[in-house]
Amino acid sequence: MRGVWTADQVRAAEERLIEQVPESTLMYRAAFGVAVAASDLLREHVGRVSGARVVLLVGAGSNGGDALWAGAFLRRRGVRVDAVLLAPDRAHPAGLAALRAAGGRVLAVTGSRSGGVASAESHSAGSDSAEAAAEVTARADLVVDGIVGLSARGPLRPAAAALVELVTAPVLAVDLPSGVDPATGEVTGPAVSATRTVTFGGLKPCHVLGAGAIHSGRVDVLDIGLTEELGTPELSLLDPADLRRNWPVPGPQDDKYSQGVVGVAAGSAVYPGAAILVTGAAVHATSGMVRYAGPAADVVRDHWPEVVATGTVADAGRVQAWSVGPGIGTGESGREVLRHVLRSGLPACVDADAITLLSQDETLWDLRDPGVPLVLSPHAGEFARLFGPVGADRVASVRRAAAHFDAVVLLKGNTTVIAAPDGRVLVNQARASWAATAGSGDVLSGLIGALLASGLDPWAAAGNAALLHASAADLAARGAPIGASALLAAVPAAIRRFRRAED
Ligand SMILES: NC(=O)C1=CN([C@@H]2O[C@H](COP(=O)(O)OP(=O)(O)OC[C@H]3O[C@@H](n4cnc5c(N)ncnc54)[C@H](O)[C@@H]3O)[C@@H](O)[C@H]2O)[C@H](O)CC1
Ligand SMILES: [K+]
Repeated sequence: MRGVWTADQVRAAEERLIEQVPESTLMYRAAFGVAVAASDLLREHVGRVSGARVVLLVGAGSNGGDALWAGAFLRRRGVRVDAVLLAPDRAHPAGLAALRAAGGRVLAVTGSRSGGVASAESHSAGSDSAEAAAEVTARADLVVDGIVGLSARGPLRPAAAALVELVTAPVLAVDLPSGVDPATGEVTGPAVSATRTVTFGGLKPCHVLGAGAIHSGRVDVLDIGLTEELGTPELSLLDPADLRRNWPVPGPQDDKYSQGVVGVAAGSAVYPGAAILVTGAAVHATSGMVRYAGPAADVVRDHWPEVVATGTVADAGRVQAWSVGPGIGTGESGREVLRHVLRSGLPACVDADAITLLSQDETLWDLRDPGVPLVLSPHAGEFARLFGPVGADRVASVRRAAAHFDAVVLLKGNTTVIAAPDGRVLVNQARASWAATAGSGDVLSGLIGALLASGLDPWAAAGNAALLHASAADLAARGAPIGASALLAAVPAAIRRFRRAED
Protein backbone atom coordinates (compact mmCIF):
# COMPACT_ATOMS: atom_id res chain seq x y z
CA MET A 1 0.00 0.00 0.00
CA ARG A 2 1.28 3.47 -0.79
CA GLY A 3 0.49 6.37 1.49
CA VAL A 4 -0.72 9.83 0.52
CA TRP A 5 -0.21 12.75 2.91
CA THR A 6 -1.80 16.19 3.09
CA ALA A 7 0.16 19.43 2.84
CA ASP A 8 -0.40 20.00 6.57
CA GLN A 9 1.00 16.59 7.41
CA VAL A 10 4.05 17.28 5.24
CA ARG A 11 4.61 20.66 6.89
CA ALA A 12 4.32 19.14 10.36
CA ALA A 13 6.82 16.44 9.37
CA GLU A 14 9.16 19.11 8.06
CA GLU A 15 8.95 21.01 11.35
CA ARG A 16 9.92 17.88 13.24
CA LEU A 17 12.75 17.14 10.83
CA ILE A 18 14.12 20.67 10.96
CA GLU A 19 14.92 20.11 14.65
CA GLN A 20 17.51 17.58 13.45
CA VAL A 21 18.50 18.78 9.97
CA PRO A 22 18.90 22.39 8.76
CA GLU A 23 16.11 23.58 6.45
CA SER A 24 18.62 24.39 3.73
CA THR A 25 19.81 20.77 3.71
CA LEU A 26 16.26 19.66 2.91
CA MET A 27 16.12 22.07 0.03
CA TYR A 28 19.48 20.89 -1.37
CA ARG A 29 18.31 17.29 -1.18
CA ALA A 30 15.03 18.17 -2.89
CA ALA A 31 16.75 20.28 -5.53
CA PHE A 32 19.41 17.67 -6.18
CA GLY A 33 16.66 15.12 -6.84
CA VAL A 34 14.99 17.57 -9.22
CA ALA A 35 18.28 18.10 -11.07
CA VAL A 36 18.83 14.35 -11.43
CA ALA A 37 15.30 13.90 -12.80
CA ALA A 38 15.84 16.85 -15.16
CA SER A 39 19.03 15.27 -16.49
CA ASP A 40 17.18 11.98 -17.05
CA LEU A 41 14.42 13.76 -18.94
CA LEU A 42 16.92 15.68 -21.07
CA ARG A 43 18.72 12.46 -21.99
CA GLU A 44 15.38 10.85 -22.81
CA HIS A 45 13.87 13.72 -24.82
CA VAL A 46 16.85 15.63 -26.21
CA GLY A 47 19.55 12.98 -26.19
CA ARG A 48 22.02 15.07 -24.20
CA VAL A 49 22.39 17.03 -20.99
CA SER A 50 25.30 19.38 -21.60
CA GLY A 51 24.28 22.19 -23.93
CA ALA A 52 20.55 21.53 -23.52
CA ARG A 53 18.26 24.44 -22.66
CA VAL A 54 16.31 24.37 -19.42
CA VAL A 55 13.87 27.06 -18.33
CA LEU A 56 12.94 27.34 -14.68
CA LEU A 57 9.54 28.90 -13.93
CA VAL A 58 10.07 30.32 -10.46
CA GLY A 59 7.36 31.50 -8.07
CA ALA A 60 7.52 33.22 -4.70
CA GLY A 61 8.01 30.32 -2.34
CA SER A 62 10.34 27.46 -1.54
CA ASN A 63 9.03 25.57 -4.55
CA GLY A 64 10.77 28.22 -6.64
CA GLY A 65 13.78 27.85 -4.35
CA ASP A 66 13.98 24.16 -5.19
CA ALA A 67 13.85 25.02 -8.89
CA LEU A 68 16.60 27.66 -8.57
CA TRP A 69 18.92 25.32 -6.69
CA ALA A 70 18.20 22.56 -9.20
CA GLY A 71 19.14 25.05 -11.91
CA ALA A 72 22.45 25.69 -10.15
CA PHE A 73 23.15 21.93 -10.06
CA LEU A 74 22.23 21.64 -13.75
CA ARG A 75 24.63 24.45 -14.66
CA ARG A 76 27.44 22.26 -13.31
CA ARG A 77 26.43 19.65 -15.90
CA GLY A 78 26.80 22.22 -18.68
CA VAL A 79 23.08 22.91 -19.07
CA ARG A 80 22.02 26.38 -20.30
CA VAL A 81 19.63 27.56 -17.62
CA ASP A 82 17.21 30.50 -17.77
CA ALA A 83 15.20 31.28 -14.67
CA VAL A 84 11.96 33.17 -15.22
CA LEU A 85 11.05 34.88 -11.96
CA LEU A 86 7.30 35.35 -11.67
CA ALA A 87 7.54 37.19 -8.35
CA PRO A 88 10.98 38.79 -8.68
CA ASP A 89 10.95 40.55 -5.33
CA ARG A 90 10.12 37.37 -3.46
CA ALA A 91 12.23 34.81 -5.29
CA HIS A 92 14.17 32.56 -2.90
CA PRO A 93 17.29 34.64 -2.17
CA ALA A 94 19.80 31.84 -1.57
CA GLY A 95 18.53 29.85 -4.55
CA LEU A 96 18.72 32.90 -6.77
CA ALA A 97 22.26 33.69 -5.62
CA ALA A 98 23.31 30.09 -6.22
CA LEU A 99 21.90 30.08 -9.74
CA ARG A 100 23.55 33.38 -10.58
CA ALA A 101 26.87 32.21 -9.17
CA ALA A 102 26.62 29.08 -11.32
CA GLY A 103 26.13 31.22 -14.43
CA GLY A 104 22.37 30.91 -14.86
CA ARG A 105 20.48 33.67 -16.65
CA VAL A 106 17.66 35.40 -14.78
CA LEU A 107 14.60 37.03 -16.34
CA ALA A 108 12.09 38.83 -14.20
CA VAL A 109 8.42 39.00 -15.07
CA THR A 110 5.72 40.62 -13.03
CA GLY A 111 2.03 40.48 -13.81
CA SER A 112 -0.14 43.58 -13.90
CA ARG A 113 -3.83 44.03 -13.25
CA SER A 114 -4.68 43.39 -16.84
CA GLY A 115 -2.65 40.23 -16.51
CA GLY A 116 -0.67 38.17 -18.95
CA VAL A 117 2.79 38.16 -20.29
CA ALA A 118 2.31 41.08 -22.65
CA SER A 119 1.76 43.43 -19.75
CA ALA A 120 4.76 42.33 -17.75
CA GLU A 121 7.10 44.93 -16.36
CA SER A 122 10.83 44.86 -16.49
CA HIS A 123 12.88 44.39 -13.38
CA SER A 124 16.31 45.37 -12.30
CA ALA A 125 17.36 41.74 -12.05
CA GLY A 126 17.89 41.14 -15.74
CA SER A 127 17.12 41.76 -19.39
CA ASP A 128 13.63 41.32 -18.67
CA SER A 129 10.69 41.67 -20.82
CA ALA A 130 7.72 39.42 -20.78
CA GLU A 131 8.43 38.78 -24.47
CA ALA A 132 11.91 37.52 -23.61
CA ALA A 133 10.45 35.20 -20.98
CA ALA A 134 7.87 33.94 -23.44
CA GLU A 135 10.54 33.37 -26.04
CA VAL A 136 12.90 31.35 -23.84
CA THR A 137 10.01 29.35 -22.48
CA ALA A 138 8.80 28.47 -25.96
CA ARG A 139 12.34 27.43 -27.02
CA ALA A 140 13.17 25.33 -23.94
CA ASP A 141 14.18 21.68 -24.20
CA LEU A 142 12.78 21.16 -20.72
CA VAL A 143 10.75 23.36 -18.38
CA VAL A 144 11.10 23.01 -14.62
CA ASP A 145 7.92 24.09 -12.89
CA GLY A 146 8.73 25.79 -9.59
CA ILE A 147 5.80 28.21 -9.71
CA VAL A 148 3.94 26.93 -6.67
CA GLY A 149 4.10 23.89 -4.47
CA LEU A 150 2.42 22.81 -1.28
CA SER A 151 1.20 26.31 -0.43
CA ALA A 152 -0.61 26.89 -3.72
CA ARG A 153 -3.97 28.61 -3.36
CA GLY A 154 -6.49 29.13 -6.13
CA PRO A 155 -5.80 29.38 -9.85
CA LEU A 156 -2.44 30.51 -11.24
CA ARG A 157 -1.82 34.24 -11.36
CA PRO A 158 -2.18 35.67 -14.91
CA ALA A 159 1.54 35.99 -15.72
CA ALA A 160 2.22 32.39 -14.68
CA ALA A 161 -0.91 31.18 -16.44
CA ALA A 162 0.11 32.87 -19.70
CA LEU A 163 3.60 31.34 -19.63
CA VAL A 164 2.30 27.88 -18.79
CA GLU A 165 0.11 28.01 -21.88
CA LEU A 166 3.17 28.63 -24.07
CA VAL A 167 5.06 25.54 -22.95
CA THR A 168 5.53 22.84 -25.55
CA ALA A 169 8.60 21.14 -24.08
CA PRO A 170 8.37 18.34 -21.53
CA VAL A 171 7.79 19.68 -18.02
CA LEU A 172 9.32 18.50 -14.80
CA ALA A 173 7.11 19.64 -11.93
CA VAL A 174 8.71 20.35 -8.59
CA ASP A 175 6.57 18.72 -5.88
CA LEU A 176 3.33 19.13 -7.83
CA PRO A 177 2.12 20.57 -11.12
CA SER A 178 1.29 24.25 -10.59
CA GLY A 179 -2.35 25.14 -11.17
CA VAL A 180 -3.59 21.93 -9.57
CA ASP A 181 -5.26 22.16 -6.16
CA PRO A 182 -2.85 20.35 -3.81
CA ALA A 183 -5.65 18.98 -1.62
CA THR A 184 -8.21 17.82 -4.18
CA GLY A 185 -6.41 17.51 -7.52
CA GLU A 186 -8.96 19.92 -8.99
CA VAL A 187 -7.96 21.98 -12.01
CA THR A 188 -10.08 25.05 -12.58
CA GLY A 189 -7.84 27.11 -14.89
CA PRO A 190 -4.54 26.89 -16.74
CA ALA A 191 -2.29 24.29 -15.15
CA VAL A 192 1.02 22.65 -15.83
CA SER A 193 0.85 19.26 -17.53
CA ALA A 194 3.95 17.53 -16.29
CA THR A 195 5.78 14.70 -17.95
CA ARG A 196 7.20 13.90 -14.57
CA THR A 197 6.78 15.19 -11.03
CA VAL A 198 9.39 14.86 -8.32
CA THR A 199 7.79 15.07 -4.91
CA PHE A 200 9.30 14.88 -1.46
CA GLY A 201 8.66 12.45 1.37
CA GLY A 202 5.43 10.96 0.06
CA LEU A 203 2.59 11.34 -2.42
CA LYS A 204 0.15 14.22 -1.94
CA PRO A 205 -3.60 14.07 -2.76
CA CYS A 206 -3.19 16.02 -6.00
CA HIS A 207 -0.93 13.27 -7.40
CA VAL A 208 -3.64 10.65 -7.16
CA LEU A 209 -6.98 12.46 -7.40
CA GLY A 210 -8.90 13.59 -10.46
CA ALA A 211 -7.27 15.79 -13.07
CA GLY A 212 -4.27 16.27 -10.78
CA ALA A 213 -3.29 12.65 -11.30
CA ILE A 214 -3.20 13.20 -15.05
CA HIS A 215 -1.39 16.56 -14.80
CA SER A 216 1.29 15.04 -12.54
CA GLY A 217 2.56 12.61 -15.18
CA ARG A 218 4.90 10.01 -13.70
CA VAL A 219 5.44 10.79 -10.02
CA ASP A 220 8.77 10.04 -8.36
CA VAL A 221 8.81 10.21 -4.58
CA LEU A 222 12.13 11.32 -3.20
CA ASP A 223 12.90 10.63 0.44
CA ILE A 224 14.68 13.71 1.70
CA GLY A 225 14.45 12.46 5.28
CA LEU A 226 10.76 13.35 5.66
CA THR A 227 9.22 9.96 5.02
CA GLU A 228 9.85 8.63 8.55
CA GLU A 229 8.20 11.70 10.06
CA LEU A 230 5.00 11.68 8.05
CA GLY A 231 2.83 9.50 10.31
CA THR A 232 -0.43 7.84 9.29
CA PRO A 233 -1.33 8.67 5.70
CA GLU A 234 -4.50 10.56 4.91
CA LEU A 235 -5.22 8.25 1.97
CA SER A 236 -3.76 5.05 0.60
CA LEU A 237 -3.37 3.46 -2.80
CA LEU A 238 -3.23 -0.24 -3.42
CA ASP A 239 -0.30 -1.39 -5.47
CA PRO A 240 0.05 -4.57 -7.53
CA ALA A 241 1.78 -6.36 -4.66
CA ASP A 242 -1.27 -5.78 -2.44
CA LEU A 243 -3.61 -7.21 -5.00
CA ARG A 244 -1.35 -10.20 -5.54
CA ARG A 245 -1.26 -10.83 -1.79
CA ASN A 246 -4.97 -10.21 -1.20
CA TRP A 247 -6.67 -11.86 -4.15
CA PRO A 248 -8.03 -15.22 -2.96
CA VAL A 249 -6.80 -18.30 -4.79
CA PRO A 250 -7.64 -21.86 -3.80
CA GLY A 251 -5.15 -23.83 -1.72
CA PRO A 252 -4.63 -27.60 -1.65
CA GLN A 253 -7.23 -28.09 1.09
CA ASP A 254 -9.94 -26.01 -0.58
CA ASP A 255 -13.17 -27.24 -2.09
CA LYS A 256 -16.00 -25.35 -3.74
CA TYR A 257 -17.57 -24.38 -0.41
CA SER A 258 -14.51 -23.55 1.65
CA GLN A 259 -13.59 -20.52 -0.46
CA GLY A 260 -16.85 -18.74 0.24
CA VAL A 261 -20.03 -18.95 -1.80
CA VAL A 262 -21.34 -15.70 -3.21
CA GLY A 263 -25.01 -15.00 -3.74
CA VAL A 264 -26.11 -12.69 -6.54
CA ALA A 265 -29.46 -10.92 -6.35
CA ALA A 266 -29.54 -8.85 -9.51
CA GLY A 267 -31.41 -8.36 -12.77
CA SER A 268 -34.92 -9.23 -13.79
CA ALA A 269 -36.66 -11.26 -16.48
CA VAL A 270 -37.04 -8.11 -18.58
CA TYR A 271 -33.50 -6.90 -17.88
CA PRO A 272 -31.36 -10.00 -17.53
CA GLY A 273 -28.13 -8.18 -18.53
CA ALA A 274 -27.31 -7.05 -14.98
CA ALA A 275 -27.83 -10.59 -13.72
CA ILE A 276 -25.45 -11.98 -16.33
CA LEU A 277 -22.76 -9.37 -15.68
CA VAL A 278 -22.82 -9.49 -11.88
CA THR A 279 -22.90 -13.26 -11.84
CA GLY A 280 -20.20 -13.54 -14.50
CA ALA A 281 -17.92 -11.25 -12.54
CA ALA A 282 -18.42 -13.37 -9.43
CA VAL A 283 -17.69 -16.52 -11.45
CA HIS A 284 -14.45 -15.08 -12.77
CA ALA A 285 -13.27 -13.39 -9.59
CA THR A 286 -12.85 -16.36 -7.32
CA SER A 287 -13.09 -20.12 -7.45
CA GLY A 288 -15.70 -21.92 -5.43
CA MET A 289 -19.36 -21.35 -6.10
CA VAL A 290 -21.78 -18.68 -7.21
CA ARG A 291 -25.49 -18.83 -6.52
CA TYR A 292 -27.87 -16.64 -8.47
CA ALA A 293 -31.32 -15.84 -7.10
CA GLY A 294 -33.87 -13.94 -9.13
CA PRO A 295 -36.22 -13.80 -12.08
CA ALA A 296 -33.39 -14.09 -14.64
CA ALA A 297 -32.40 -17.56 -13.39
CA ASP A 298 -32.97 -19.29 -16.76
CA VAL A 299 -30.90 -16.79 -18.72
CA VAL A 300 -28.15 -16.86 -16.12
CA ARG A 301 -28.05 -20.69 -16.22
CA ASP A 302 -27.81 -20.58 -20.03
CA HIS A 303 -24.99 -18.10 -19.85
CA TRP A 304 -23.06 -19.52 -16.89
CA PRO A 305 -23.84 -23.22 -16.53
CA GLU A 306 -21.60 -23.45 -13.46
CA VAL A 307 -23.92 -21.14 -11.49
CA VAL A 308 -26.57 -22.61 -9.19
CA ALA A 309 -29.58 -20.50 -10.10
CA THR A 310 -32.90 -20.24 -8.30
CA GLY A 311 -35.94 -18.02 -8.78
CA THR A 312 -35.98 -16.25 -5.40
CA VAL A 313 -33.53 -15.16 -2.73
CA ALA A 314 -35.45 -17.22 -0.18
CA ASP A 315 -34.56 -20.41 -2.13
CA ALA A 316 -30.96 -19.45 -2.80
CA GLY A 317 -29.30 -21.79 -0.30
CA ARG A 318 -26.30 -20.97 1.87
CA VAL A 319 -24.00 -18.19 0.82
CA GLN A 320 -21.30 -16.26 2.68
CA ALA A 321 -22.00 -12.86 1.11
CA TRP A 322 -24.42 -11.13 -1.23
CA SER A 323 -24.07 -8.89 -4.20
CA VAL A 324 -27.41 -7.15 -4.44
CA GLY A 325 -28.98 -4.42 -6.46
CA PRO A 326 -28.17 -4.02 -10.15
CA GLY A 327 -31.36 -4.33 -12.18
CA ILE A 328 -33.62 -5.46 -9.32
CA GLY A 329 -35.82 -2.39 -9.83
CA THR A 330 -37.01 0.07 -7.26
CA GLY A 331 -40.50 -1.37 -6.84
CA GLU A 332 -41.88 -3.77 -4.26
CA SER A 333 -40.15 -6.88 -5.63
CA GLY A 334 -36.74 -5.19 -5.49
CA ARG A 335 -37.49 -3.94 -1.98
CA GLU A 336 -38.37 -7.49 -0.90
CA VAL A 337 -35.07 -8.80 -2.29
CA LEU A 338 -33.12 -6.14 -0.43
CA ARG A 339 -35.06 -6.81 2.77
CA HIS A 340 -34.11 -10.47 2.56
CA VAL A 341 -30.43 -9.69 2.02
CA LEU A 342 -30.26 -7.14 4.83
CA ARG A 343 -32.04 -9.48 7.22
CA SER A 344 -29.72 -12.37 6.34
CA GLY A 345 -26.96 -11.09 8.60
CA LEU A 346 -24.41 -11.67 5.84
CA PRO A 347 -21.89 -9.23 4.36
CA ALA A 348 -23.23 -7.59 1.21
CA CYS A 349 -22.25 -5.32 -1.62
CA VAL A 350 -25.27 -3.04 -2.07
CA ASP A 351 -25.37 -1.32 -5.44
CA ALA A 352 -27.53 0.45 -8.02
CA ASP A 353 -31.30 -0.05 -7.45
CA ALA A 354 -30.60 -1.29 -3.92
CA ILE A 355 -28.95 2.06 -3.15
CA THR A 356 -31.91 3.94 -4.57
CA LEU A 357 -34.22 1.83 -2.43
CA LEU A 358 -32.17 2.64 0.67
CA SER A 359 -32.37 6.32 -0.16
CA GLN A 360 -36.16 6.14 -0.57
CA ASP A 361 -37.02 4.06 2.45
CA GLU A 362 -35.11 4.74 5.66
CA THR A 363 -36.77 1.81 7.44
CA LEU A 364 -34.72 -0.60 5.33
CA TRP A 365 -31.64 0.40 7.34
CA ASP A 366 -33.26 -1.00 10.48
CA LEU A 367 -33.17 -4.52 9.02
CA ARG A 368 -29.43 -4.51 8.95
CA ASP A 369 -27.33 -6.22 11.61
CA PRO A 370 -24.95 -3.37 12.51
CA GLY A 371 -22.15 -5.84 13.25
CA VAL A 372 -22.16 -7.16 9.69
CA PRO A 373 -20.11 -5.44 6.99
CA LEU A 374 -21.85 -3.61 4.21
CA VAL A 375 -20.27 -2.14 1.09
CA LEU A 376 -22.26 0.58 -0.68
CA SER A 377 -20.98 1.20 -4.21
CA PRO A 378 -22.80 4.25 -5.61
CA HIS A 379 -21.97 6.36 -8.64
CA ALA A 380 -22.19 10.11 -8.08
CA GLY A 381 -25.95 10.26 -8.78
CA GLU A 382 -26.75 7.45 -6.37
CA PHE A 383 -24.42 8.98 -3.80
CA ALA A 384 -26.34 12.25 -4.11
CA ARG A 385 -29.65 10.45 -3.56
CA LEU A 386 -28.29 8.74 -0.49
CA PHE A 387 -26.20 11.43 1.13
CA GLY A 388 -26.33 14.68 -0.89
CA PRO A 389 -24.09 15.98 -3.70
CA VAL A 390 -20.50 14.76 -3.70
CA GLY A 391 -18.94 18.23 -4.13
CA ALA A 392 -15.35 19.04 -5.06
CA ASP A 393 -13.77 17.22 -2.14
CA ARG A 394 -14.73 13.65 -3.01
CA VAL A 395 -12.57 12.16 -0.30
CA ALA A 396 -14.15 14.21 2.48
CA SER A 397 -17.69 13.44 1.26
CA VAL A 398 -17.13 9.73 0.99
CA ARG A 399 -15.39 9.59 4.36
CA ARG A 400 -18.35 11.35 5.98
CA ALA A 401 -20.82 9.01 4.28
CA ALA A 402 -18.93 5.93 5.44
CA ALA A 403 -18.97 7.15 9.03
CA HIS A 404 -22.64 8.13 8.77
CA PHE A 405 -23.81 4.78 7.40
CA ASP A 406 -21.26 2.73 9.31
CA ALA A 407 -20.45 1.05 6.02
CA VAL A 408 -17.68 0.92 3.48
CA VAL A 409 -18.61 3.43 0.79
CA LEU A 410 -17.09 3.11 -2.66
CA LEU A 411 -17.78 6.11 -4.87
CA LYS A 412 -17.30 5.15 -8.50
CA GLY A 413 -15.68 7.39 -11.05
CA ASN A 414 -12.43 7.95 -12.87
CA THR A 415 -11.10 8.44 -9.35
CA THR A 416 -12.74 5.79 -7.21
CA VAL A 417 -12.76 6.63 -3.51
CA ILE A 418 -13.28 3.89 -0.94
CA ALA A 419 -13.82 4.91 2.68
CA ALA A 420 -14.19 2.71 5.75
CA PRO A 421 -16.32 3.87 8.71
CA ASP A 422 -13.15 4.33 10.80
CA GLY A 423 -11.87 6.98 8.36
CA ARG A 424 -9.41 4.94 6.29
CA VAL A 425 -9.60 5.91 2.62
CA LEU A 426 -8.30 4.12 -0.44
CA VAL A 427 -8.26 5.78 -3.83
CA ASN A 428 -7.94 4.20 -7.21
CA GLN A 429 -7.20 6.45 -10.14
CA ALA A 430 -8.02 4.83 -13.46
CA ARG A 431 -5.45 5.64 -16.14
CA ALA A 432 -8.20 5.92 -18.75
CA SER A 433 -11.99 6.04 -18.66
CA TRP A 434 -12.76 2.90 -20.64
CA ALA A 435 -14.77 1.56 -17.71
CA ALA A 436 -17.29 4.39 -18.15
CA THR A 437 -19.67 2.10 -20.03
CA ALA A 438 -23.12 0.69 -19.27
CA GLY A 439 -22.95 -2.44 -17.14
CA SER A 440 -19.42 -1.80 -15.95
CA GLY A 441 -20.68 -1.13 -12.41
CA ASP A 442 -22.46 -4.49 -12.45
CA VAL A 443 -19.11 -6.18 -13.02
CA LEU A 444 -17.64 -4.28 -10.08
CA SER A 445 -20.54 -5.41 -7.85
CA GLY A 446 -19.88 -9.03 -8.70
CA LEU A 447 -16.17 -8.66 -7.96
CA ILE A 448 -16.83 -7.04 -4.58
CA GLY A 449 -19.42 -9.67 -3.64
CA ALA A 450 -17.01 -12.48 -4.49
CA LEU A 451 -14.20 -10.95 -2.43
CA LEU A 452 -16.57 -10.41 0.51
CA ALA A 453 -17.63 -14.06 0.31
CA SER A 454 -13.99 -15.11 0.41
CA GLY A 455 -13.70 -13.37 3.77
CA LEU A 456 -11.64 -10.35 2.78
CA ASP A 457 -12.03 -7.28 4.97
CA PRO A 458 -14.78 -5.21 3.28
CA TRP A 459 -12.61 -2.12 2.74
CA ALA A 460 -9.91 -4.25 1.17
CA ALA A 461 -12.52 -6.19 -0.83
CA ALA A 462 -13.87 -2.98 -2.34
CA GLY A 463 -10.38 -1.56 -2.97
CA ASN A 464 -8.96 -4.67 -4.58
CA ALA A 465 -12.07 -5.05 -6.71
CA ALA A 466 -11.79 -1.43 -7.89
CA LEU A 467 -8.13 -1.83 -8.84
CA LEU A 468 -8.75 -5.09 -10.67
CA HIS A 469 -11.79 -3.64 -12.44
CA ALA A 470 -9.83 -0.63 -13.74
CA SER A 471 -7.03 -2.89 -14.88
CA ALA A 472 -9.45 -5.25 -16.67
CA ALA A 473 -10.93 -2.23 -18.46
CA ASP A 474 -7.46 -1.14 -19.66
CA LEU A 475 -6.57 -4.64 -20.77
CA ALA A 476 -9.82 -5.10 -22.65
CA ALA A 477 -9.77 -1.70 -24.28
CA ARG A 478 -6.17 -1.50 -25.51
CA GLY A 479 -7.02 1.91 -26.93
CA ALA A 480 -10.55 1.35 -28.26
CA PRO A 481 -13.96 1.63 -26.58
CA ILE A 482 -15.38 -1.52 -25.03
CA GLY A 483 -18.63 -2.76 -23.57
CA ALA A 484 -19.01 -4.27 -20.12
CA SER A 485 -18.95 -7.81 -21.54
CA ALA A 486 -15.43 -7.23 -22.84
CA LEU A 487 -14.42 -5.80 -19.47
CA LEU A 488 -15.86 -8.88 -17.79
CA ALA A 489 -14.03 -11.20 -20.19
CA ALA A 490 -10.74 -9.48 -19.30
CA VAL A 491 -11.10 -10.16 -15.57
CA PRO A 492 -9.08 -13.42 -15.60
CA ALA A 493 -6.28 -11.80 -17.64
CA ALA A 494 -6.17 -8.88 -15.21
CA ILE A 495 -5.93 -11.25 -12.22
CA ARG A 496 -3.18 -13.18 -13.99
CA ARG A 497 -1.30 -9.98 -14.71
CA PHE A 498 -1.36 -8.92 -11.07
CA ARG A 499 -0.43 -12.37 -9.83
CA ARG A 500 2.63 -12.33 -12.09
CA ALA A 501 3.48 -8.70 -11.48
CA GLU A 502 6.71 -7.74 -9.82
CA ASP A 503 6.66 -5.34 -6.86
N1 LIG B 1 8.33 20.13 3.43
C1 LIG B 1 8.82 19.75 2.31
O1 LIG B 1 8.41 18.78 1.77
C2 LIG B 1 9.81 20.56 1.67
C3 LIG B 1 9.35 21.45 0.75
N2 LIG B 1 10.13 22.12 -0.08
C4 LIG B 1 9.53 22.89 -1.12
O2 LIG B 1 8.79 23.93 -0.55
C5 LIG B 1 7.53 24.00 -1.17
C6 LIG B 1 6.56 24.72 -0.31
O3 LIG B 1 7.07 26.00 -0.15
P1 LIG B 1 6.23 27.27 0.37
O4 LIG B 1 7.16 28.38 0.43
O5 LIG B 1 5.47 26.89 1.58
O6 LIG B 1 5.15 27.49 -0.72
P2 LIG B 1 5.10 27.52 -2.33
O7 LIG B 1 6.41 27.39 -2.94
O8 LIG B 1 4.07 26.54 -2.67
O9 LIG B 1 4.63 28.97 -2.70
C7 LIG B 1 3.88 29.79 -1.92
C8 LIG B 1 3.90 31.19 -2.53
O10 LIG B 1 3.30 31.18 -3.79
C9 LIG B 1 2.26 32.13 -3.86
N3 LIG B 1 1.08 31.52 -4.47
C10 LIG B 1 0.16 30.79 -3.85
N4 LIG B 1 -0.77 30.37 -4.73
C11 LIG B 1 -0.41 30.86 -5.93
C12 LIG B 1 -0.98 30.77 -7.22
N5 LIG B 1 -2.12 30.11 -7.41
N6 LIG B 1 -0.39 31.38 -8.25
C13 LIG B 1 0.76 32.03 -8.06
N7 LIG B 1 1.35 32.19 -6.83
C14 LIG B 1 0.77 31.61 -5.79
C15 LIG B 1 1.97 32.58 -2.46
O11 LIG B 1 1.86 33.97 -2.47
C16 LIG B 1 3.15 32.12 -1.66
O12 LIG B 1 4.00 33.19 -1.40
C17 LIG B 1 7.21 22.59 -1.48
O13 LIG B 1 6.21 22.46 -2.45
C18 LIG B 1 8.55 22.07 -1.95
O14 LIG B 1 8.75 22.33 -3.32
C19 LIG B 1 11.58 22.06 0.21
O15 LIG B 1 12.40 22.76 -0.51
C20 LIG B 1 12.02 20.74 0.73
C21 LIG B 1 11.26 20.40 1.95
K1 LIG C 1 5.41 23.18 -8.93
